[in-house]
Amino acid sequence: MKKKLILESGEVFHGTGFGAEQETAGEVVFNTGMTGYQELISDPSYCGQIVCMTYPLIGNYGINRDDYESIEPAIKGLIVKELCDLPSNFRTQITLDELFKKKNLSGISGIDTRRLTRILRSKGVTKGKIVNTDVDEKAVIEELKATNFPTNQVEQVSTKTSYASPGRGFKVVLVDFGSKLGIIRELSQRNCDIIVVSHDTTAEEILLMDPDGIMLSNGPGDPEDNAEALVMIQKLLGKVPIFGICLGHQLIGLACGAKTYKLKFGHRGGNHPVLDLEKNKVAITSQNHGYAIDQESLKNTDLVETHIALNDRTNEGVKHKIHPCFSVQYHPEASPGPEDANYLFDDFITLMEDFKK
Ligand SMILES: NC(=O)CC[C@H](N)C(=O)O
Repeated sequence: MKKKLILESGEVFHGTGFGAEQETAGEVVFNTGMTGYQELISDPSYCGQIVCMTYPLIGNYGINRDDYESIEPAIKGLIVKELCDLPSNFRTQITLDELFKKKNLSGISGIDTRRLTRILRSKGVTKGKIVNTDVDEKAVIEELKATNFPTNQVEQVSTKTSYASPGRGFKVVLVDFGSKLGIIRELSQRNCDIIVVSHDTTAEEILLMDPDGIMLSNGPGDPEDNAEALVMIQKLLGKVPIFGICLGHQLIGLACGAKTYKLKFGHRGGNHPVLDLEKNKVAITSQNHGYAIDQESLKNTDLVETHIALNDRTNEGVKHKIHPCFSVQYHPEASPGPEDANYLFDDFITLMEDFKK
C-alpha cells in the first residue's frame, strides 16, 4: 500500500507501507547499524521513536526466536530503503513484515534514507508521521507541531512487577527503566542473582532486598523526566555499589548534580569509538542515545569523566570520586553490536567484591 512520511519540518517522502496499515507518529531518528534490526526494534529505549535505518537492505536475515531485547517492541515505526521479504538464515522464523503485522507496527520502505538522514543530521531529530497518501500534508505538519513528547515513556516500558533471574553469585537489583534483556544476560553469565524491579522502586525497598550491587538500566525519553529515580540514587550512593548504563548513566549524573542536554541527532549505531581515559584504550561501541551529560557541569560534582566519544568528544562515562559507582553512556552488553566494552561487567563484579571486603 502506498504511504508517505511527513516531517514536522515539512519534507514529504513517498514509499510503500509494510506491517500494520495504521498511521504512526513519533520522533524520527536514524541508526547506522548494518545488522541488529531485531534487537533495535525490541529495545525499549526506542519507545516513541520512528527509526530510519541508513543501511539500505533491512530484513535479509529475518526474525528469529532469540534476538529480542524485550518481549513487546516499544518502537513506533521503521523507515527503510529496501525491505527484504525473502530472508535467508537458518534461524529465521518469520519475516520483518510478518513481525510488524503480528505486533501491529507500521513501517515504510522505498524511502531515500540517505536524504532523510542528511536532513536529520542538519536540522536535528524531528517529529514525523507515516500516513496514507491521501492524507492532507499541511494538517499533519500542524498536528506534529502541536504534539509534545510524552514524559512518561519509562513508565510505559518498565516492568510493573518485580521478577527474579536466580543465580548463585552476587545479588544485583536491576532497576528497570526499559532494560534490554542483554543486560540481564551479561549479569547472569557472571552468576549474579538478579532481581528486576520497577523504575519507581524506592531506595528503602531496594535496601530491604540486601543487594550486593545495583544496576541502573537503559531506557527511553528525557532523563530529566525521572525525578523520583534521582532521590532513590542519592539515597543508595555509598550504601551499595552502583553501575549505570545509558539512561542509568544520565540519572547518576543528574543525581550527583550534573546536567544533561539533548544532542542534535544522537548516537545510534554499532561503530562508535569511545576512549577509556583511565585504561587509555579505545572500544568500538554499540550506542543508542539522544541525550548526554554536560561535561562542564561535571566540574561541580563528585563525578569524574572516564570515557569520551572520539567522533564528537562528548561524555561517555563517569565514576564517583568517593562512592563505589560508575556508569557509561554506551551499551557494553552490545545487543546489537560489538562486545569490546563487555569488560565493564567484570569491573562491576570487582567493585562488588571490593565493597564486600
Ligand atoms: N538507550 C538509552 O538508555 C537512552 C537514554 C536516553 N533516553 C537518551 O536518549 O539519551
